[in-house]
Amino acid sequence: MSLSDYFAEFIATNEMTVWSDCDALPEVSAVEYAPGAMALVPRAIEGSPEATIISAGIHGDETAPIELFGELLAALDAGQLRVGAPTLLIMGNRRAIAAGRRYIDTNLNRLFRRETLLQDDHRFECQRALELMHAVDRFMSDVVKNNDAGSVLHLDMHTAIRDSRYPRFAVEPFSETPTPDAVWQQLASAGLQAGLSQHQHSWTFSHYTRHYHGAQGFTLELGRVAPFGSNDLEPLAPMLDLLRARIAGTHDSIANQRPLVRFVVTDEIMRKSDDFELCFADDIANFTEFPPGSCLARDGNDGEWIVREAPVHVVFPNANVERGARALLLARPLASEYPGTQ
Ligand SMILES: O=C(O)CCC(=O)N[C@@H](CCC(=O)O)C(=O)O
Ligand SMILES: [Zn+2]
Repeated sequence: MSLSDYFAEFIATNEMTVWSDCDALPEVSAVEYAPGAMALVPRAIEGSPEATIISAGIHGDETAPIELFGELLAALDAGQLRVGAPTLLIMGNRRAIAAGRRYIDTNLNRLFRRETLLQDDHRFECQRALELMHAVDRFMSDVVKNNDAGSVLHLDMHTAIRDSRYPRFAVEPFSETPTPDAVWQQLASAGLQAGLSQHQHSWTFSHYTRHYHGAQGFTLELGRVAPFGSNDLEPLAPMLDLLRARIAGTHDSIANQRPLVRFVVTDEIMRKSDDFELCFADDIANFTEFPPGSCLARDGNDGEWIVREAPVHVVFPNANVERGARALLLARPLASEYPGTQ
């Protein structure tokens, strides 16, 4: 069975496949850790190549990452891309992808918290989060033998609901340990234009790999949500190059030529009540700046949110989130960007 057929079958059925071997990849041991979570490990590893976790489709309507993922599978199946480093390929929310929706029962990308996620919560995404956490745990325990956990890169690929002043940007989950410059440089070389650092735990998938495993987890926003077949993959060519290089274990050779602008989250506004609205037009771009005195949101519980002393940039505004969920992030430019990126 080819990898492309495997993931197509997973989306269609959600079955655990009896996966003996992949004809197209004789030099690779392919192990299915969960439905739609396939680890590829070269049978003969030279040195300690850095491992990578590549995930797409955590939100089912974010199709460009799923198309990029498909390009990787096709290249692997055709023998045009060789696996030179341990790689975990994950397709996220099968039912939401099939339905063309962000999620079925609840937002999968808020559930990756060991301490609170319950085995007997039968909402679709809760069960899927458990499977994905288990798959990552197994991959980390298998590959960490040969890798320093801090060198494992997790790229969780998404697209944003709205336009952005920086169409491609990375969200760095909160962590006590700063991301090494070399990792930011890899992201910059992949065409990422901005980096947004979270100020607190957010329990997303990329936060899971960072918080519980010490990996370099990132959520990547790769343009804007569009239906399958309507994505312009051209601006994502450098991203595809990075993914290919990580799988091949050759990413060191990527030269950084592009700038990456850094922001830090300073606050988040939650939707506390049903009576919640944003004070600005629905179609503003991510990273739009609001001066002091601007109204950002009105909530039946919390009242009005007004910008205080310094301007803020708003990211991911969405008045239609579930009650108790994040409705927007407020960010400020980071004073010191890493050297050589501006
Ligand atoms: O455009 C939007 O409003 C949402 C796009 C998206 O799915 N973003 C991720 C970001 C995760 C993070 O904060 O690391 C999400 O909301 O899950
Ligand atoms: Zn998303």
